[in-house]
Amino acid sequence: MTLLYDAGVTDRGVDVSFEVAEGETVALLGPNGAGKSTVLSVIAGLLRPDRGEVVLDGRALTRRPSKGAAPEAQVPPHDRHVALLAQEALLFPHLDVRDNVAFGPRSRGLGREPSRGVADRWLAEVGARDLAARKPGELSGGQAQRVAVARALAAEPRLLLLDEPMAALDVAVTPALRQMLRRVLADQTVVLITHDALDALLLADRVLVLEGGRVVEEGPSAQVLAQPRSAFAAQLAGLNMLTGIWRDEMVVTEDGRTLAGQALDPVPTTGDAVVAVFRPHTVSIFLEPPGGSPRNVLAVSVTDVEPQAGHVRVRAGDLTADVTARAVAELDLAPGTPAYFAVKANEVSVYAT
Ligand SMILES: Nc1ncnc2c1ncn2[C@@H]1O[C@H](COP(=O)(O)OP(=O)(O)OP(=O)(O)O)[C@@H](O)[C@H]1O
Repeated sequence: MTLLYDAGVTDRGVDVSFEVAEGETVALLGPNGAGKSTVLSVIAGLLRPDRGEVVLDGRALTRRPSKGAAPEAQVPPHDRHVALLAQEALLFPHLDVRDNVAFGPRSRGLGREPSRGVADRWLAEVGARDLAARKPGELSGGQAQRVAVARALAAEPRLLLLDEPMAALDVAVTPALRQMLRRVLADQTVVLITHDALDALLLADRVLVLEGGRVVEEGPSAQVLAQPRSAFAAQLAGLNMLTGIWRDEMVVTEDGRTLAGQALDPVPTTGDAVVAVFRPHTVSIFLEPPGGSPRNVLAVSVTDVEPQAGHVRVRAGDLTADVTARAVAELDLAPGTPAYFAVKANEVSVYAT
């Protein structure tokens, strides 16, 4: 086990324990104040717990005294082999992009030119090679976050901590950034905080749901989000997930429905088992099949109409749409109403299972 976390911070009421295996990405989900940032701060060494220990690769990063236990430890943040990536990129403003990324290797004692070589490799990896000579002030938010990812990974951390890495960004750039993270995080050991079910599903192997400073649910991402047991996961999830086979650049489900979508890395090949996933609020509902723009159209029968905060959740078998109360009234939707759920192909992510 790479990371063993078993610690409590009394005045925040946060006490959890979990493990992260080598190469695994674990997402921490939970409502505001659940304790996600507290856990990340303890791992990063920014906060000292009152109880317990954090062990990375067998080395105690933090250990509080307890009867009969090993001696106390508190390794300083810079010596933990842990990199923390926050919502804001926090690059050094006076260094260009290449030297920002070369900072980690330089600090490890590598010479200037080899460090820049390492930086260029990581910049290429995150799709930011052409930004090498720019100053951070000349980057968009999405570009800066790519560079921040390269900088964190160039330092070769044993553990990467991501605190809502896409929360501060324009929604237009998040799909490309998510795709990049999915690629570069594949072989890293990662703890990721997110409020987004899609990020948890596409980036994490496993999720831990925290509520009130405790772990209330834990399991493989797809399982927790498809069959949530905690109230929070249920509210968050509601993601549409259709399993099928990849054929002619389309997902074909067992019952013959077809969906076009954006295939994520590693791109599936014909015959692969795949999952198509899309958010309920990207679904529009029609009473007649809509024409015009290229959309996936699924014939359904409404099974449930459930008012929620700010919208109405309309279920139709295994599919969910979040629409306005006005739309529900105009379409006169009720259990049993035959309808069409439409979703644009660029809202559908497809990945191989
Ligand atoms: N700097 C602080 N000083 C004292 N208490 C804090 C501090 N930051 C957070 N808390 C408290 O600790 C508890 C856990 O908060 P934490 O920030 O870890 O939750 P979170 O899950 O990260 O929430 P969010 O999603 O809002 O970031 C909450 O009760 C919160 O009020």
